Amino acid sequence: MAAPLPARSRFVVVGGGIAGVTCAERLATEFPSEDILLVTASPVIKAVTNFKQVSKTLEEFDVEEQPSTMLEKRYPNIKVIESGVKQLKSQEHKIFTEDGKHCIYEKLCLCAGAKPKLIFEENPYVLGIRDTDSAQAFQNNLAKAKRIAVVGNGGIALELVYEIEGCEVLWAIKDKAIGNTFFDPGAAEFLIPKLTAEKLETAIACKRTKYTTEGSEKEEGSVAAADKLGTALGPDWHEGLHLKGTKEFSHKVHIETLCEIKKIYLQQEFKQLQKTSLSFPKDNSDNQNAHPDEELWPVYMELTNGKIYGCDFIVSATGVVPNVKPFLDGNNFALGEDGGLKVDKHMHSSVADIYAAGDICTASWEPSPVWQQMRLWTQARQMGWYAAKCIVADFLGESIDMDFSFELFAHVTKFFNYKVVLLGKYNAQGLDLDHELMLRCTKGQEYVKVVMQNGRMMGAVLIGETDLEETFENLILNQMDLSAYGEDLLNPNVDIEDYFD
Ligand SMILES: Cc1cc2nc3c(=O)[nH]c(=O)nc-3n(C[C@H](O)[C@H](O)[C@H](O)COP(=O)(O)OP(=O)(O)OC[C@H]3O[C@@H](n4cnc5c(N)ncnc54)[C@H](O)[C@@H]3O)c2cc1C
Ligand SMILES: NC(=O)C1=CN([C@@H]2O[C@H](COP(=O)(O)OP(=O)(O)OC[C@H]3O[C@@H](n4cnc5c(N)ncnc54)[C@H](O)[C@@H]3O)[C@@H](O)[C@H]2O)C=CC1
Repeated sequence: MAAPLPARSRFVVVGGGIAGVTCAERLATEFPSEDILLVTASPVIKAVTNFKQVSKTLEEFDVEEQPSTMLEKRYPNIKVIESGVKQLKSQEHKIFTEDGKHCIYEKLCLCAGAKPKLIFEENPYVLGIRDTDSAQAFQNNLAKAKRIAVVGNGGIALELVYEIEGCEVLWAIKDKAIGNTFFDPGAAEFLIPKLTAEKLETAIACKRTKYTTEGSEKEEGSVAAADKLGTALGPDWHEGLHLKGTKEFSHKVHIETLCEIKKIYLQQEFKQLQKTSLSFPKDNSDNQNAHPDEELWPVYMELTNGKIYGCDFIVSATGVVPNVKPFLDGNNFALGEDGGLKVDKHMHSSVADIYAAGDICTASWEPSPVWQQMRLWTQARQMGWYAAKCIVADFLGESIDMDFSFELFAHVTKFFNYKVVLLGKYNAQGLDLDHELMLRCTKGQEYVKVVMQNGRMMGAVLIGETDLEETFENLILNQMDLSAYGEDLLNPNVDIEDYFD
């Protein structure tokens, strides 16, 4: 039987994703004689395992989806309540759960994550991917599909278009080049051949979570999953899934650039319109290949470039919105432009005794010149950890310095089966126009880009096994004047590590 909500708990954390669990674990370690209450809407929690600090700021870890009892076993002073918080009365220091019960807190950390920001949210043929249930719904629908559309140009879209097999994929992006949240057009150009190549190579062994979604049932009648509040998926989420459509080919991706979806029609509506939809183009460069489509589809998308395509369903991979709604009513939270709870350099929100960490928050301190917030797994862990540290310091009346992990933006991931490392202002974000780019590229092997300003390295994109991440991390962190090295900085015949390590 589920444990009842205690009437009061000194430390309460809301959310069982990486941010919330890391925060609760840290609090439990710091205050072994206190009960730490973790209230989460999801039946499983996300635990970080095998954490490894690869360099000063780059980190690697596995993520396991576990029943909450495992967390309680590891930390006997953590009590997990499986329930959504539906209201917060900050003046009374009370949270209310779905069953109307409440708990009084002294310090509260909100880590309720984010939700997919779907286009045409109400349309039953538009789905998003966030958690295990939505990934399952996607897999089930894909198994019956001949053609789907993917909208959006960030992390999820990049992963999907590469992984999906046996199904035509129409990829509609607002930008000129693929992967705008991570790459510049040069890097996109380097990656494109991988989209058309057969997937012969075996995946790089990557020690991260594999998500399996066996056993869950999909609802009839719509392609979208039920609106539940699961934890966000993360690295390699697709590896436990079978992302295959009904056809026998490997990749078939057509990219429509510089456009958005203007309108979506269901089959009946489309028939009445008497407009023409296009067949799947044979290649990306030749628009003359686009013939009228003879086939009837469940749903049609009309793009802002005037083209109409039919498909089985549409994936909206168009970013996330912080999940703040249950906490706003009657509470005077300052919100960031992206809708997150603004937090200061101590992860404290604008409301007394309330902290926030992970996807739900908007970092509103003056950041280091080479750090920016992105809603990522690593930042959720770092913020959860640091928020707990700040809560402890606040409780004990101690002062605290900003955590080192916020000195430099560092993200390691994998796209199109290449290792990808992003450092600092990797896309020259927010830099004045006087910055310069240096490039080194070997087709099919590696792509190295550094962003320089006044002779200093400000950021880097490293695709492939470049082995440069630690050296470049140091160069960005110590802001050494590199003017004297000129282009030699990227000369593969110069052993750069010897100079700088
Ligand atoms: C498909 C996909 C792939 C991704 N891949 C990567 C990747 O490769 N690398 C990377 O760094 N990041 C990746 N991310 C992003 C990463 O997963 C998130 O940034 C990170 O998991 C956010 O963690 P969080 O703890 O802030 O939020 P979440 O994981 O969303 O957790 C929020 C928690 O709050 C609970 N909750 C919500 N509302 C309430 C409520 N009212 N009351 C109680 N509990 C509530 C939820 O049940 C959940 O447990 C990916 C995301 C997706 C969707
Ligand atoms: N390997 C990794 O690091 C991965 C990270 N993630 C993270 O998970 C979260 C969710 O991923 P995504 O949904 O891909 O978000 P994202 O923020 O990475 O990308 C959103 C994309 O949608 C586009 N977009 C926004 N509104 C649009 C509209 N109306 N029409 C067309 N395009 C629109 C944006 O230009 C952007 O390309 C993000 O925080 C992302 O960073 C996801 C997958 C992999």
